[in-house]
Amino acid sequence: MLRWLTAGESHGPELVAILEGLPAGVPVLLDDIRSDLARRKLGYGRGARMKFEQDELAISGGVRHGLSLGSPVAVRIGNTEWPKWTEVMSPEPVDPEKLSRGRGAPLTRPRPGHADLVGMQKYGFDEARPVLERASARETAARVALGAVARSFLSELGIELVAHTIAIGPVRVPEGRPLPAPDDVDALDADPLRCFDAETSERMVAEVDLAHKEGDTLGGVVEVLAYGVPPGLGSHVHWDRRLDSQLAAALMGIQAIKGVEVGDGFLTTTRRGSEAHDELDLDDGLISRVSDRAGGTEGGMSTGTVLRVRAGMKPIATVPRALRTVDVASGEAATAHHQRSDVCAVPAAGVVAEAMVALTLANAVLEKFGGDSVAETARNLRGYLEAIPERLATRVASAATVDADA
Ligand SMILES: Cc1cc2nc3c(=O)[nH]c(=O)nc-3n(C[C@H](O)[C@H](O)[C@H](O)COP(=O)(O)O)c2cc1C
Ligand SMILES: C=C(O[C@@H]1CC(C(=O)O)=C[C@@H](OP(=O)(O)O)[C@H]1O)C(=O)O
Repeated sequence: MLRWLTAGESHGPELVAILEGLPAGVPVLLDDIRSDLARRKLGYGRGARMKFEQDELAISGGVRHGLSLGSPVAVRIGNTEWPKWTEVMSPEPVDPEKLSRGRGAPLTRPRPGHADLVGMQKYGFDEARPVLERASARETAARVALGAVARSFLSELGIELVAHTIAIGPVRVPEGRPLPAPDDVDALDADPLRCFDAETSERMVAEVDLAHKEGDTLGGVVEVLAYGVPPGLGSHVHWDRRLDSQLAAALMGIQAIKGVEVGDGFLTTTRRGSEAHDELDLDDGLISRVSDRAGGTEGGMSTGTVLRVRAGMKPIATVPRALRTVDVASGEAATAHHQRSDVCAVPAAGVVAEAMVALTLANAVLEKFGGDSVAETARNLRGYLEAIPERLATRVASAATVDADA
């Protein structure tokens, strides 16, 4: 079983993350993690902080000479903003007088759409700073770092992931457009919105510009694809063992994600049964599916076709044209606290979603195939696939087959 934890506040000294249960022998290179951290900062519409903050990455355990040891992998990501926040976020007591002005001033105008107000009620704070620091999506940098490690493990087993943007506000990639393959990551990263459809991307840029001009913000939809997933991850036997339920929880656990779809998701609900499922056929002696509407799971188990999940992100809640709120110090009507914010963070959310799917799949792989070394996991996976009788065999939709088709 793979377990992971993150700690750290948005303006604290650093984020820390631990991944426990990773087999030995997985390539873990700082440059690979850095590259994913850099991808998380991309995207047209992200705020000023993304331009000046560097993710200072260090590995504190679990890796030697570029390979995992089987012990917990520990990463640290320094917040380069920290020097400006040493007093406001000091772990040591600070003279309250010093915190009464500027950055340290109490945030008593909770922002609608954020954890601010309910966090104050629940944890007994009289201002929002102690809540928003942890609720902030800064924390997703730590998840992306662990996700990069999980992706490396999956890659050793022939499983490759890619995420792309499906919609920004009302602008959406038309149904039926080609799906990106893992090799398309560079092209996606080069696109302002990480969208695979150039014409739609241009319209998305215009939509972000318009929202920005009008002091507003946007949400959207991202899709994560996983190629090379073997059949049989997850299980139909119990609700929390279903792969689709695990993926949904992992994606819903990302800040601002308010909806998850597996495969064609809600679109499927509008179809007749005869048009909704993936019929089976014979292809070169192997069972194949004639369509891929289900998104690679049936009965809570991966089917071996391309895994396809979507996450819907709400518009950024710190709206520049500030929303109405109540100042909880004075009890008076007010406008919400606002310093700076992203106009749209959907492309970044795609990279986070990819990390969460990678962690979820890596856990499901280990649950099914075990292994204390990646070689052992690979051996177990091969043995399992070879043991599937010929009359039941299906083709696994690997990245290699997609590249060959392209
Ligand atoms: C990558 C990413 C970046 C985000 N950036 C911002 C931001 O700049 N401003 C903001 O108000 N919310 C931002 N959010 C969303 C908030 O963190 C989130 O809405 C808030 O913590 C409340 O959680 P909830 O939306 O899940 O209820 C971002 C989310 C993600 C995934
Ligand atoms: C710092 C990151 O994202 C932050 C997520 C975030 C929020 O409310 O979630 C609000 C903004 O923070 P700040 O108000 O300090 O500018 C984003 O910049 C990051 O992604 O690394």
